Amino acid sequence: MSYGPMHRKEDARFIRGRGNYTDDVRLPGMLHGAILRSPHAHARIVSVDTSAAEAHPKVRAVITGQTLAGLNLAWMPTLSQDTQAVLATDKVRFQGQEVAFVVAEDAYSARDALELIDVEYEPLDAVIDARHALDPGAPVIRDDLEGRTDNHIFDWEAGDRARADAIFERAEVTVAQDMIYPRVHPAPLETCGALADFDKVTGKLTVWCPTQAPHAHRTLYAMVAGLPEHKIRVISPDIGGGFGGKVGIYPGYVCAIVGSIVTGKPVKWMEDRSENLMSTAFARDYHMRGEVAATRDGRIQAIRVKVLADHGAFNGTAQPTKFPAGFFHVFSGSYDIEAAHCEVTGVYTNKAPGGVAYACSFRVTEAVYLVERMVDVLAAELGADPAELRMRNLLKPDQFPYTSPTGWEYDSGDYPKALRLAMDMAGYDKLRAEQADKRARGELMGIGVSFFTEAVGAGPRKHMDILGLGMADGAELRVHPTGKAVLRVSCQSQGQGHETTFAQIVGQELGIPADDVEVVHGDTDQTPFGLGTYGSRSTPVSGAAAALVSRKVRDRAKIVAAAMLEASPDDLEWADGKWSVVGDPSAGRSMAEIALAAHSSLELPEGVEGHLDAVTVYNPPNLTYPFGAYICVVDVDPGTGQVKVRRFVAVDDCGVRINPMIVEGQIHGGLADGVGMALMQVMAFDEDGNHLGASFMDYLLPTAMECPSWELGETVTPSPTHPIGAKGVGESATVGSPAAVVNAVVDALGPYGVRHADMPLTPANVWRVVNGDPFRTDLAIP
Ligand code: PCD
Ligand SMILES: [Cu+]
Repeated sequence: MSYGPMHRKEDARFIRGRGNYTDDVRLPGMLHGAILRSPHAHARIVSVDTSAAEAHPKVRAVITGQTLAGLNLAWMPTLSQDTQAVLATDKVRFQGQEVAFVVAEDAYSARDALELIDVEYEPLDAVIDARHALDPGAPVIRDDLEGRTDNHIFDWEAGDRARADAIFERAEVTVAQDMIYPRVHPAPLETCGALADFDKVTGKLTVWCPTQAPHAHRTLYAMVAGLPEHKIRVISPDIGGGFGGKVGIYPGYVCAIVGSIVTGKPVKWMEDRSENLMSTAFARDYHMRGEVAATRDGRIQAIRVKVLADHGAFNGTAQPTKFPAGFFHVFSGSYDIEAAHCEVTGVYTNKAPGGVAYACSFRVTEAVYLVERMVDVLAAELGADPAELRMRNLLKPDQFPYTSPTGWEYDSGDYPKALRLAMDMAGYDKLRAEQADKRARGELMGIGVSFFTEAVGAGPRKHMDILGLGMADGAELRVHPTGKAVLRVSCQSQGQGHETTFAQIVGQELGIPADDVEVVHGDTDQTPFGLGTYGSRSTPVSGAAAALVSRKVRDRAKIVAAAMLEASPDDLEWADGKWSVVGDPSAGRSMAEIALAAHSSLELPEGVEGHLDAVTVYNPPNLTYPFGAYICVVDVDPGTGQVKVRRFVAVDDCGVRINPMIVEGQIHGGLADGVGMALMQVMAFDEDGNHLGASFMDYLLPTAMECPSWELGETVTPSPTHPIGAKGVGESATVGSPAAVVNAVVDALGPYGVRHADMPLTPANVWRVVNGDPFRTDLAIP
């Protein structure tokens, strides 16, 4: 009843410029903060002289690492159980690192005063290329950690090495390929920032910031700063895009809080674009080597992977605690493979920390890219068609639930159906014929296929947590006497449209219009605890909580309806949005009627409270496993190296779609992101660690110009564990599309003997290949 393509409720304010973002919040007497950042990638701090800045007539406070050290706040814990400097005390470890914080009467004076701070640095050699981080004699970045003599962070493995090795030893065919998933940045339109207001009288701290996880932030502030949790309120107002970059706590947030405590005034800090690109969380930066073993007739038997993970100067990757490489486990892809093994080694380098799940649900993007490139490398080796090779190896519907070689249980799917549909929509055979014609004329056309399975909706408490916090989500539902409802949830959308889809879930369950349901989120004082929005977990976890809390309300309504109908609850059935006596639907009672009766003088049975409100906490039994089949068609100009994405067919299966229009919007956005990563986005550094992508002139984002008109298809395999059968979808397209684009470009370059090319496939890079120069794989260092 309430599912379907409904316009987004939130758009009424967004398209009229009435959104309320962190920077829109203004408090009386508010002061402004600015951060002094390191010009060096690696340097010892000899001295910091703040006297001239303090003398600036509009400056109210200057905070340094030393000030914070006195409060025991110079270092903070990261999401990966490492520590990160809030303001540097001993050394700076990446260009753009936070060194000092100025609080002034206005934002301009704060910026001006930064120039008055005199920092003496003693530059040190920097480690920029992760492949040299473990060289003997490499500068030790984290000498703050006791006993550290190298830049090694962790080794992690998954799968069965012995089984995989045994298959490789006797395999008819093996292929191997090195590849880089370059460092990229979520680059949301709204940058990060915070407004902190510490009330000395009540002892209450209120922090406005665009966080994807308001409750987790509050708990962490309480744990780290020792403030009582009930005296902290985190408000996450409208967010202008998050994409994983707004999950963690940034030094600037802590500085704003300290600034407010020190000055006794509200302090706002908003970063600019360059600060956002240089210092907030990056994503990917995986150097991977994949190997596949197969039979001569194209049966994939085993896959092995080695990864060198560049984590930057502090290990701040965001993912469930037990998984240093996130959910990289899914690197065996969507195929029926006998054995799989991977090893991941994490290292420190002199780059910004992060490692966020930028539209990727915890390293799933890297895993999917790897396996989908490897299948194409194998196809090239065997002379097989990449779509047919995939079809041959995809898991079959009767294999679900399927336990992968790394021990994950894929919940459901009909993979061949999705790939068949994509091939039909694309006109696959015709495209191949067209390509052959064009090749004969010397024109470069490429067709790229990719198939992905994602693991989203973190997660079952027994398997995962973040810093000890279980990943279950609460929901509260109130029904007013007139039958209008208010749903309170812990997640917070950054543009995904929860105010609409979550209202649709409740509307569907209660038989009331979605417009009669208000969704409250993003304010810890107003919502139940839960871990937030990322890893496409809102629908799988909070969405499930919303459905279940609605069912609780419906069950309470049943008892009231029974009293109204003078029947036994056992004789009632729920049909057409009403409770009615079995066999007599005409006398049914709607939720609005029941709600009014619940608050009236109607005599209720013993023990029934006079309202319908309910609360719940949902602990997901498993993740959800959306999947999809993508086909990309490109034309490459051999004269300029320019890649034109001519067509893109995307068949997605995210189970039951609550709002197909929002789902399609999510897919459009993700596809654009994928084209961007494949063709233009990269965070590059020079050998001294200077950041080469600190503005949108250098860090390129895709626009409508680079995107074709997307052709979307769908199949629906409901999740067997989710109460409404929905699976997450927010990140699917970003996960699945880069491989399709790269596969298409490599396919186009087939006549040049190219088997692999690293992202981003910029005109310059493609031109080099066409002109016989070796393709450069070390793009992190131009
Ligand atoms: N089946 C289904 C599913 C889903 N849906 C819808 O859709 C959406 C989404 O969802 P999901 O999948 O659940 O997701 P979420 O959780 O909500 O979200 C998250 C995601 O989301 C995406 N998308 C987006 N959009 C926008 N606009 N913005 C942003 O920022 C963003 N981000 C991105 C990301 S990156 Mo991470 O954070 O990296 O981890 S993660 C992520 C929402 O509204 C929902 O409800 C429906 O309807 N149906
Ligand atoms: Cu939300």
